[in-house]
Amino acid sequence: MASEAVIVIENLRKSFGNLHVLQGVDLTVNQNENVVVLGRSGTGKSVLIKILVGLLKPDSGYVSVLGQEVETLKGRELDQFRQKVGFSFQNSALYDSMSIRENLEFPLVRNVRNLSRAEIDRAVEEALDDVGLSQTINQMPSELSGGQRKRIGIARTLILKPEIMLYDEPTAGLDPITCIDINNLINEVKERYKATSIIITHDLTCAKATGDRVAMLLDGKFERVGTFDDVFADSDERVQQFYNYNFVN
Ligand SMILES: Nc1ncnc2c1ncn2[C@@H]1O[C@H](COP(=O)(O)OP(=O)(O)OP(=O)(O)O)[C@@H](O)[C@H]1O
Repeated sequence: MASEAVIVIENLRKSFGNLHVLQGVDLTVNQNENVVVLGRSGTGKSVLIKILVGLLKPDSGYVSVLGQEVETLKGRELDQFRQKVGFSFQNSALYDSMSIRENLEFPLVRNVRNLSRAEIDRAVEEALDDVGLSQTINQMPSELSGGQRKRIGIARTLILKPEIMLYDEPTAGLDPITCIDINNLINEVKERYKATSIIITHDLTCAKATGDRVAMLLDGKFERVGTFDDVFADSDERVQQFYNYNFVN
């Protein structure tokens, strides 16, 4: 049976003045697939993610997510759509003045009406359990390590049970062992939630561990899309430079 396409991007273009960031991006992501987006700084990875969730409008092209053309969504429709698409920010984006419990409750209370106290408690406990950090429930973000904060950031996204997860540099700034933990968590989310994920990273170990396919953004387009090994078997200088830079430096 052919896999269902959950994200379809065709000939997507986006410029800021004379800066032509996305210059004809094509990509299809299938149900329950992890696709890693690679590219040097400033190549437009975050711009692409923002277009996918309707935070930026494309200049032209077609973007459909979960069967909906994102650009056409407004108001309540856009709110409902965004609940199905979890966005895990690079800096974890936790509220420092709130406990871990309060941080996790926040998206639930804001997005899902009429939940009982018991339902909220259960959802928070489940999300914390999913990321293996139940014991931190009454702690403050400042008391946690960088890796734990990343996990809590992911738990806070998972609490709404999204169909799509977007990870923005999930392993940035973490030591290699903690990176492996986060990679494993991303793969567990795929298995447990049957989620479809896009993972933006500069970390090739993360790309190899989590990506069913990797897509490399070069000069405004996904010129190389395939398995990690296929993409890096390419002798193109830009591809090899990216690989060598990651492992030599
Ligand atoms: N709202 C905006 N207005 C003007 N320029 C923007 C805007 N958003 C992004 N850009 C520019 O678009 C380019 C791509 O930015 P983007 O944040 O997508 O890069 P990136 O690939 O995610 O980089 P990094 O890996 O460093 O996070 C950059 O040159 C950036 O300055």
